[in-house]
Amino acid sequence: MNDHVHPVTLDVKNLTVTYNNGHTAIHDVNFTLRGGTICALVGVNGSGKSTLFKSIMGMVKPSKGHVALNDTPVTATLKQNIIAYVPQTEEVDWDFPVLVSDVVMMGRYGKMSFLRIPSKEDKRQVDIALELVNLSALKNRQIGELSGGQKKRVFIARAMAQQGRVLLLDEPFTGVDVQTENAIIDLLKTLREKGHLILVSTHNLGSVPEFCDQVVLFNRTVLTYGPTKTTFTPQNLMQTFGGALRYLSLSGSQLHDDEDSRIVSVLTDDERAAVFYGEGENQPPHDNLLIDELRTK
Ligand SMILES: Nc1ncnc2c1ncn2[C@@H]1O[C@H](COP(=O)(O)OP(=O)(O)OP(=O)(O)O)[C@@H](O)[C@H]1O
Repeated sequence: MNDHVHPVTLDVKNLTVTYNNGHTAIHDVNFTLRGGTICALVGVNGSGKSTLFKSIMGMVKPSKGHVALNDTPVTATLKQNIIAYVPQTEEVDWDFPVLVSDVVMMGRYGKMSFLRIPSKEDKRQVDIALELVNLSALKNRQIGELSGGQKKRVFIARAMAQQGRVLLLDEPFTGVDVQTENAIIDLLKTLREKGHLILVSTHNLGSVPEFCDQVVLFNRTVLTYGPTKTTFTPQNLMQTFGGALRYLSLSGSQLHDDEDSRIVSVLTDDERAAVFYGEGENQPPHDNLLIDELRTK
């Protein structure tokens, strides 16, 4: 875990996923990312981010296109355990009776024989991973007894123990406190320095410029992607979140949605005002109040 890794290139080409019920969740997705990068995957709920993660993992079969790691189809690399995945908390069955250390040990399965008897090294890596996310004290607790943020950290530890060169994190900051979020961000930055490729979906837009060097703006397909500086612009965000921002403009003096307020907090004052009032619309009575409220967020 302390060593630098040989960076990989992740290529997503014309990727389309149609579920068995006939619903096409994502279509014609194209992007390329290289090791030593943290890329944010940003889009509204239901835009297909989890589907994209699962197809990169090889868990969901594309109906068109493909995913490749260093020019090898991802399905052919699965046994090499190159990709580690931190799922959304909702996707996990928390009633399953298993200890925290057992969950983290699952990250080592790919390195064990079929009998799955952990070696000294496996146990050592589990301890290191738990230490990294500051959960050593809870290693013998049942996973279902942990708080939302702690559960998230267990899955990050599992990914660390796997020592994959590509790390996919599906909303790792949901339900975690600021301190934990900062700790996760620091960990990701360290992994980037070591050559890992990290793709992280997040609704916490305020922190994206702080730790992501690339951004993919997504709504069932890639709207745009590239360096954060040139891609994570108010204009592009408005295109990505148009409906949500519009909703705020009609919401009067009351904020309905924390997520939306975070989106707006990355805009400049003028852009914020434009979003709120809309063209040709009367200003709502509590406009200044609303904007002041947002400024303090
Ligand atoms: N197994 C499935 N079968 C059929 N449709 C699915 C399946 N999984 C997801 N979908 C649909 O595909 C679309 C994209 O879902 P997905 O979970 O990938 O989005 P998301 O961007 O991760 O959403 P969220 O941010 O809310 O988690 C949704 O309309 C969803 O209902």
